[in-house]
Amino acid sequence: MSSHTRSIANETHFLKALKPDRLSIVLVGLVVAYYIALYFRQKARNYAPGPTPWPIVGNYVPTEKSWLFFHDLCKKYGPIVRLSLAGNEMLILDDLEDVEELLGKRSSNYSSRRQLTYSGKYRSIDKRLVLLPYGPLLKKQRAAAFQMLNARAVGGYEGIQERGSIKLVTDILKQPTKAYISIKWYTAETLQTLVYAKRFSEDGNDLKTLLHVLETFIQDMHPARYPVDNHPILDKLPDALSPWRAEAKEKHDYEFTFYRRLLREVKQRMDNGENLECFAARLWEDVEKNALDETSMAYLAGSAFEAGTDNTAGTVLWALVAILNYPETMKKAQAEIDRVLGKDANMPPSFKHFEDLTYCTALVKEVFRWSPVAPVSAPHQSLQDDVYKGYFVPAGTTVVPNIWAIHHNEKHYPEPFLFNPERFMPKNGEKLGTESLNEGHCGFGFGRRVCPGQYLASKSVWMGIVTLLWGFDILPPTGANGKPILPDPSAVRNGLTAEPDAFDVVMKPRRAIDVDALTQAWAN
Ligand code: HEM
Repeated sequence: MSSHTRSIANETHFLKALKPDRLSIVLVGLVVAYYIALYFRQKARNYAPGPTPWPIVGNYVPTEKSWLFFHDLCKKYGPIVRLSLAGNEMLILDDLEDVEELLGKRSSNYSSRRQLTYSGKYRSIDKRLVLLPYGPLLKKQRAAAFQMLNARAVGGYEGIQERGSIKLVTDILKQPTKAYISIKWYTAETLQTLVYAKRFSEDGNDLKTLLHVLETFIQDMHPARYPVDNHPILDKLPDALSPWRAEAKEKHDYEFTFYRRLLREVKQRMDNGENLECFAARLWEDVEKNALDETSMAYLAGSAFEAGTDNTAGTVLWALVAILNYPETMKKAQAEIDRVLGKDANMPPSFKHFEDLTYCTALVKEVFRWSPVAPVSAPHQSLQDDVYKGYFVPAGTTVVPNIWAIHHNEKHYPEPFLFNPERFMPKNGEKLGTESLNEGHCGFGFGRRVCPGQYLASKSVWMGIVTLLWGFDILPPTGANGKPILPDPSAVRNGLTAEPDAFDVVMKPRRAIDVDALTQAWAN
């Protein structure tokens, strides 16, 4: 017998000798040894404090209102908390100073994203800007987005935003019970005009498709939603045992078909001789300079469309929730609007009134602070090992800046749960420019991943809210007991972003509005 045959015989003998119970003991022993080794390795490194992870699965993280869960942990362990999701390191930051240091000053290390198998690899085939890791494709996509969305370029879109807000008023006048969909229409159509140079058709089919994409995407990108995102080994299982894979691919087919159609329509119109001023046209013109393939272009244009619609509409909806709970702020803003435009103004405010509507601007900024629509931003990921305040932060750590907690920190915002626009009123009566909308809060994220659409977004939010205040008294419905039914500011839709839960609102016209004249203005 050769030595090789002998060793196989020995192994077989050894395995036979292991009865199932002995095998279990060996396996358990290995797991215990692994965790003891892990424990000592981690002891040797000084990790940030946090709850002890469970074997294999690690710490629990809820998919609902995770910002409140994270903040509670920080109250217990301190402003920097370490969690482990099945071996994936997570650092929760509760304080602005730490976020500014890591995601701002050290942004060369903290600007990547965790690679999600479900929503990144299969659903977005690694092309969706918000999920891209730090690298060449991200830089190309951000550079192309910057061309369209930088503060100067955005100055040229004011007419589109103003026309959109006129339509918002007329839509609500025609269908006062459908304010929710009118607001979504307003933000999405502004984006669609900028990105694809087209408005929605009457049936709103493209809006419905977009909202359907968004509804599932904001849930899918939560890092705790799919087990495969924390146990990548599950991706090795065959399709028969991984029904989630087919589901993710189906979502990809649905959204990609939609985004590619919109992109190709623009190309078709350009080929037909139309001179189009929009982001997609710019992408086609600069196709060589940008070096982006058609799939990347479709996802990039689609990203601007989707990211802009949901967060912008969500913020306008939060303004309604705030106003319903704090009606005195509505009265003050309306008094300012009437003073600046005149009581009988028959057209809504435009950006030329911006500097004089200081209280309205303070109110909009307070909405961004009071209820950030992206309460945990989009988590960043580190590329290399780092040490911060003596804590070891290994490469690949997911860093979660808790924007909600920062915005509710008494140190920076006294009585933080109060909706109080006065906190943003300039002390010496100075006039504010539109860029001030993005200052004094961190609703648009941080460092090299800061929201590229922030200048456009804040102006759309301002325009939407100020127009609604000009046209309507925003009132709560009355319950059977004669008391007003107020929306609960803590009730949110499930997902990584936070839109208010459905609520009822009465939009009562506060002036005689000539719908025909407004419709005419919108159509031009
Ligand atoms: C009120 C509206 C909006 C809010 C509150 C908001 C907020 C945010 C936040 C917090 C992030 C993550 C930043 C980070 O990782 O540090 C983000 C990313 C992003 N936003 Fe916005 N956003 C808004 C509107 C828009 C608009 C209008 C557009 C496009 C036209 C847009 C495009 C994007 C894109 C493409 C990303 C991903 C950037 C990246 O991963 O590098 N957003 N936004």
